[in-house]
Amino acid sequence: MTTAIELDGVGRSYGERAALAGVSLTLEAGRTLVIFGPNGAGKSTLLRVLATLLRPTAGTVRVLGEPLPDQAWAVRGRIGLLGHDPLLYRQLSARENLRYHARLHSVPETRVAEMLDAIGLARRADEPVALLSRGMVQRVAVARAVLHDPDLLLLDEPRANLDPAAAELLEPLLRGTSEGRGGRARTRVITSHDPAGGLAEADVALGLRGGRAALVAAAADVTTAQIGALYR
Ligand SMILES: Nc1ncnc2c1ncn2[C@@H]1O[C@H](COP(=O)(O)OP(=O)(O)OP(=O)(O)O)[C@@H](O)[C@H]1O
Repeated sequence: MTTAIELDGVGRSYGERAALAGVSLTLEAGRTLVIFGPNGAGKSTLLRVLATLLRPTAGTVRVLGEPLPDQAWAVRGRIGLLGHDPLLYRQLSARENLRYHARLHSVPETRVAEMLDAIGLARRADEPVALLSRGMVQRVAVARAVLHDPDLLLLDEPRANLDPAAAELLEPLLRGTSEGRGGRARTRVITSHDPAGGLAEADVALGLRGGRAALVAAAADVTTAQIGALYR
């Protein structure tokens, strides 16, 4: 089995403030890692490091077999990021945003219409994103993150702003099982504030507190009470 993510003593500081410190873990390809932790614990910072958007200030990071930041260019196209910021052009429509992204990644344009159907937004696809509701924007952001069928999908609270029907509709996109990808395993990293739901969909759990790894364990061995303790 190949290793998708290897972190060894990873830290990231903003001036004096250590947003991440001494985080080490290994995640095999095709597995899902869930990251828990209170506001400011460093979850988004870690996702941004994995996405090659932020350089670590300590430790070593390997993503999809490549060391970061040196080989960031080699893996960027194989990573999908759904962050707090939807990473969409607000003056462009959902269709235009997805077309632009498709071109960047050399994805056939037919995939854009498929994705608009998959997120239930075909009818509103030609309005500027600025006119869509938060949940609709989140749907487009999910479509953008998975459009190029990334090997590593990074999801920062992916179900934020989604109503239950939308969450169900988007579930196959967020899961991206290997069956749907010709057997190629997709590795996922998900941040969550929902202990039961997060543990249920993950193989490995990371609990961050003050930027440090307070918990790294197989998700099956972790209790919701242990996750709850991170927040006290
Ligand atoms: N650009 C920045 N400059 C300075 N400090 C930052 C910056 N980005 C994040 N931080 C700080 O780093 C720490 C970790 O922030 P981060 O956004 O990673 O937390 P988080 O766990 O994702 O929080 P939340 O649950 O609120 O999204 C916080 O103290 C935050 O204020």
